[in-house]
Amino acid sequence: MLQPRNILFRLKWVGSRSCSNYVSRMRYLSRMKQDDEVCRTALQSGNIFLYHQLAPLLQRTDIGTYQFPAFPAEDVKGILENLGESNEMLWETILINCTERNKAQFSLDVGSIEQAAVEKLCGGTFTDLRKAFFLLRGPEATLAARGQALLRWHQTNGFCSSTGQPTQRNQSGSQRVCHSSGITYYPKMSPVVIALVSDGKRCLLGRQSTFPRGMYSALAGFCDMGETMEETLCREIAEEVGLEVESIQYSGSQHWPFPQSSLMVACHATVNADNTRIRVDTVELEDARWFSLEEVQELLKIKAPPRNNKGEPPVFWVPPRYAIANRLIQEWANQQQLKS
Ligand SMILES: NC(=O)C1=CN([C@@H]2O[C@H](COP(=O)(O)OP(=O)(O)OC[C@H]3O[C@@H](n4cnc5c(N)ncnc54)[C@H](O)[C@@H]3O)[C@@H](O)[C@H]2O)C=CC1
Ligand SMILES: [Mg+2]
Repeated sequence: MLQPRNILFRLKWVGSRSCSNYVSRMRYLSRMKQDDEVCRTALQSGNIFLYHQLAPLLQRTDIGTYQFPAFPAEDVKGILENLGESNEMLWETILINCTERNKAQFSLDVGSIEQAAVEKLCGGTFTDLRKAFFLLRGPEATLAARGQALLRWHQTNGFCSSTGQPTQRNQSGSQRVCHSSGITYYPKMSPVVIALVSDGKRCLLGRQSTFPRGMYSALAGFCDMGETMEETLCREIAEEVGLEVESIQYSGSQHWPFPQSSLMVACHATVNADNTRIRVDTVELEDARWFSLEEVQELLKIKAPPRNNKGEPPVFWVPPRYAIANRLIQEWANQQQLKS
């Protein structure tokens, strides 16, 4: 296989942060992960995000927007007491982050309690995460996804795959241990590479048959064991559309909670302009095609899934802003515009 000739990594975003506070915050988080007692103390004055069977609780604000409310641990205690539940449930919280002011943030799934009763007490609605992603602002959506991913991991890793014995979590939820085999399990993510392929003038978008009607996206694929990110990218493009990648440019990454946790590594990839004939692997993709800058600009104007009436040809659209695919497509359009 042809190796990419030009692999350019650019770290574009490292976040805006006050350095000293950032360091102390990360060290505090690390202590909470390592020391159960530190975590228990932090929980007493921490904030808790609520989920019901992995759906985060959202509140509608006075101006019609949505927020992902954090409840002080004391309030959650009150809610549990009010509903006749034991306070012990508080210890099931999972540490997800801490605020700029070093307040620990946790997620808790109250799926064993009647949903409507919690919603009434909390003044919110448990909302499917995919829908929540449309309703929340960026940082809140990221937090909701992170909390859900950790809760899901704990719900599905209760047993050791070697001995079949139950595993025990630490207080923060950063790991589970099988005391019978001594194996420690850590929350798992699958690395995925997502690439927007260009021939210099057009970009290539594809769709899987399971995508919502009319949606086209950048091509993505899971890393095979032992592969580098670049190898995955070249292999996936070859497999899915029969093209050979010549150069790769790193763009950014994103934790993606659907259907299980993935770390999406996003790149721009270029193929030779003289060899652009697409040969779609129809097992993986339903369709793939080249789009011009003008077409892409039209796709980017569509902000929400369009009404695609049955019988009528579908309106094409691309993943929404929260998906890293959208960012790749936006970046490509901006670069092309600068060129023209
Ligand atoms: N955030 C974003 O902008 C986007 C995210 N994605 C995500 O990227 C991921 C990968 O894209 P696909 O084209 O579906 O991958 P893919 O091209 O590797 O095909 C999926 C198939 O790979 C196999 N596979 C190998 N390792 C796997 C693993 N660790 N987990 C699950 N399946 C594995 C399975 O047979 C599965 O059906 C999907 O989860 C999708 O949700 C895809 C497009 C946009
Ligand atoms: Mg794929």
